[in-house]
Amino acid sequence: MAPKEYDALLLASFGGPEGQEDVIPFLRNVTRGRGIPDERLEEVATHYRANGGVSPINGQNRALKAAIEAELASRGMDLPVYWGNRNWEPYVPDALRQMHEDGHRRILTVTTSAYSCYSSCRQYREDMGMAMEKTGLEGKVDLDKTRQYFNHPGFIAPFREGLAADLASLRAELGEDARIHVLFATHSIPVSDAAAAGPRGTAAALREAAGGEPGEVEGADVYSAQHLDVAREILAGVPGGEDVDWSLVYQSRSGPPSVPWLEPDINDAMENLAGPEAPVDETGRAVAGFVVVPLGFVSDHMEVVWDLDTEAKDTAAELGVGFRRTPTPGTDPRFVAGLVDIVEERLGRREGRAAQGCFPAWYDVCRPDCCSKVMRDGSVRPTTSAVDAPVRGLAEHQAGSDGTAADAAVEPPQA
Ligand SMILES: CC1=C(CCC(=O)O)c2cc3nc(cc4[nH]c(cc5[nH]c(cc1n2)c(C)c5CCC(=O)O)c(CCC(=O)O)c4C)C(CCC(=O)O)=C3C
Ligand SMILES: [Fe+2]
Repeated sequence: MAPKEYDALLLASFGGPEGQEDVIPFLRNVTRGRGIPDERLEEVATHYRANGGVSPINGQNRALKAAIEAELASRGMDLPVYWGNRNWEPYVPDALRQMHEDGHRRILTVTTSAYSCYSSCRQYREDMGMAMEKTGLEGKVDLDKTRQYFNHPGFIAPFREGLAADLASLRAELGEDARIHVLFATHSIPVSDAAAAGPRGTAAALREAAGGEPGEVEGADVYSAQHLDVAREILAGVPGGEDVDWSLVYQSRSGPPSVPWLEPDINDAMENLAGPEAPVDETGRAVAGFVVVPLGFVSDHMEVVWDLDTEAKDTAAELGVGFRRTPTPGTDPRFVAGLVDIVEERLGRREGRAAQGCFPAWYDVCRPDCCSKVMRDGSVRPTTSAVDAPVRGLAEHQAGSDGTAADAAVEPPQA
């Protein structure tokens, strides 16, 4: 995409409750119109209740915002950072209104979500599109979004370091010859969301290459293929990583049981790998410990501290095996610098677009039908930051275009 003189950044995230009285209203916001059973909401509420009704995610986003501000300042970049969430205060429309009031017109959004799927790509663009409509700022500000950064070296490096450290510490505990299995954990999503992840056409190509259907064969969809590739990239940077047993597993499933989601669930996988029925390897060793790498997540929020540090850890204890959970990128300086590098790319101040693994740097502007989803009531929500986004920004407005694909200046991802 042609460089633009962005004048402010919007850090967009999921949001979370700040006290007991926020928990249920927050969960209603998250699940509005999505058929999550009440029992599941009650269960998830207990995770927040146990933590005083407070999600760790808001504190982590305040810290990330401060770290991005510091990195921008250290590079002499004068770009104020605002913060807006999908599901809790401060909400995206309020942040957008404030940015406009403060005189900003060309806004670049950075999200706390690394991969391609409805929840982590399009839903953020919907938040932005709906905020443009709600605030009446369509045609008055540009609201663009940075590329998905799953394969950026700044995202991968902290996982490599964490895995190397946890492998070493688990080996020290269990012995050098102990059999350790690495579980790369990400959020499960409906199989239909996985099948629609990424731009139109990419999924079909991956399905063909993988020789199967999404949900049946790993890598037959953009979401799992991106995760598998990042897992390999993490391992490639870890001493002895090429000899380690590993698998990609899924967590935090919700939705009605009748709807298929990506599997295996992390706890089932642990049971299968280290339970009484589990096969021993060629030297007769059973799995003695797990290192869990939460490669699907940016910070140690509730999905990490509950589903991994509480539930998966309990599963390991029941199985009588060792357990480590590596840190997420959080405010790791390499991650923060990587995000600011991506911002500099969009300002046209950087040569090249860093990416590692088999995928090129992802699209600055989403391609047609990217991470598409038809709502349960049959509606399709407005989005920004895509060639086929119906919500027009300042640039399209000034150019007198109708904001359709033919008018948008887009380039394919470049390696
Ligand atoms: C792919 C993905 C990410 C990773 C990418 C990213 O980070 O964006 C993610 C992150 C998060 N998910 C979070 C929390 C929740 N997700 C839910 C529900 C869902 N997530 C989904 C997907 C994802 N979710 C889906 C397909 C659903 C069901 C349908 C729906 O409702 O969209 C529900 C409802 C109850 C339940 O769990 O069933 C909650 C409470 C929090 C906040 C944690 C905190 O507070 O610290 C975070 C960061
Ligand atoms: Fe979620």
